[in-house]
Amino acid sequence: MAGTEVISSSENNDQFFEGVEKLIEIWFTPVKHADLRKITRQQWENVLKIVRCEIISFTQSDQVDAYVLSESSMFVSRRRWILKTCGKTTPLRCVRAVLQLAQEAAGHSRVHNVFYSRREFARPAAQLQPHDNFDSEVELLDSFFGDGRAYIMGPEKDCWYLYTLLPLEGTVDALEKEQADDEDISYSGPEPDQTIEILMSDLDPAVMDIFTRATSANAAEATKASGIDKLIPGMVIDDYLFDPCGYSMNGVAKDGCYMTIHITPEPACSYVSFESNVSAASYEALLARVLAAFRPDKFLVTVFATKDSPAADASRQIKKFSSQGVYEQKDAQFCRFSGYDLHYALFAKFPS
Ligand SMILES: C[S@+](CC[C@H](N)C(=O)[O-])C[C@H]1O[C@@H](n2cnc3c(N)ncnc32)[C@H](O)[C@@H]1O
Repeated sequence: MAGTEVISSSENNDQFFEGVEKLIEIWFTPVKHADLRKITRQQWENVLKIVRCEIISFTQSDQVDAYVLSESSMFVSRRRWILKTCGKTTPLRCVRAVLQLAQEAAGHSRVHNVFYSRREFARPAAQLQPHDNFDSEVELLDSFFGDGRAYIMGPEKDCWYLYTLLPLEGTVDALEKEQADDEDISYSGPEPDQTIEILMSDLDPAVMDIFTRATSANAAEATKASGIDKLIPGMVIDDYLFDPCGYSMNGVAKDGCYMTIHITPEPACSYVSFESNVSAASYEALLARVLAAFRPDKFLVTVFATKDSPAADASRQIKKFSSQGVYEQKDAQFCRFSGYDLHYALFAKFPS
C-alpha cells in the first residue's frame, strides 16, 4: 500500500517496519448542526493520499466512525478527529486539508484543542519530512495553530513527544459557552474525557506469532487467540490480519467509546500499541490485562484525563503501578494543562 515500506536491514537481513505511530487529535468547538461525519469517504480517501495510506475497513457506532487504515486507524465523531498512523506516513501534511474540509463540508471553523504525540521512532532518520525531527513537526503545527506548546518526556531513547494548545485556564469553557449561547444550544459544561495509551516494545515472540498468517488463518482467529476480544467488554470489533504478518483492530462501543490496537510482530522490531478513551476509576486492571495479553519487555503508558473524568484519579495511580514485581518503573512525569492532567510513565521488566 502507498505508505508501506518494509526495509531490509543490511546487518541481519531481518525485516524492519516502523510500528511507532504519530497520533493527532483535533477537537473543534461545538456548533449546532456541525459534524465531521458529513465529510464523505471519498474526501477522506483524498486526505489520506497526502498521508500515504489507505482505508481498508470501516465500522461505526452512533457516535463515532472508525476506519482501519493500511497504516493504523482514523476515528471521526461530531467534533473530534483522530488520526494514528505508523510506518513512513506523513499525517501532519494533511492537517491543512482537514481544517479546510472541517469548515467547508462539516461546518466546523473553530479549533478547540489539538494533541499531537508520538514515541521516539526506532529509526528517526528514515522518516519523511516533517516527521524526521520533532522541531520540524512543531514548526508545522505552529503554522496551523499558532499558540502551541511542545513537551518531551522521559529519557532520550524512550522519550515521548507532545504538542498541544495551551489556552488560558477557563478560556476554553468560556468560548464553548459563548458559542453555545450564540447557537442557542443548552450548555452543560465541558465533556469529561480521558485517553489511555500503552506503547509496548520487545514483545514475547510466542504472542507475536499469533499475528502471522502462518499461525492464524484470519484476523478473528488472532483476536480470539490473543484475548483481544476480552480486553474491554462490549466492543464491536473490526480487525485485520496483514500478509504475511501484522494486525490492526478498531473497537467501538454503544456509549461512544473506542479502542484501537496495532501490532508489528517482526522479531527485530516488535511493537504493539493500545489506545482507548474508555472511562474507569482505575486503569490498573485494564493495564494488567493488556500486559498479560502481549507480554512486552518494555512499555510506556500515558493517561490524559479532564478534572471531571472518572479517570481523574486513575491517571495518578499509573505512577504506583508495579504489576506484582514484574515491571520496574524507570520514569514518571506529570503535566497540568488547561482542563487536562497528563501522566507519563515508563516501565521495563526486572532483569530475570
Ligand atoms: C499496519 S500494521 C500495525 C502497525 C502499528 N503501528 C504497530 O503498532 O506496530 C504493521 C504491521 O503489518 C505489516 N504489514 C504487512 N503488510 C502491510 C501493508 N500492506 N501495510 C502496512 N503494514 C503491513 C508490517 O510489516 C507490520 O508488521
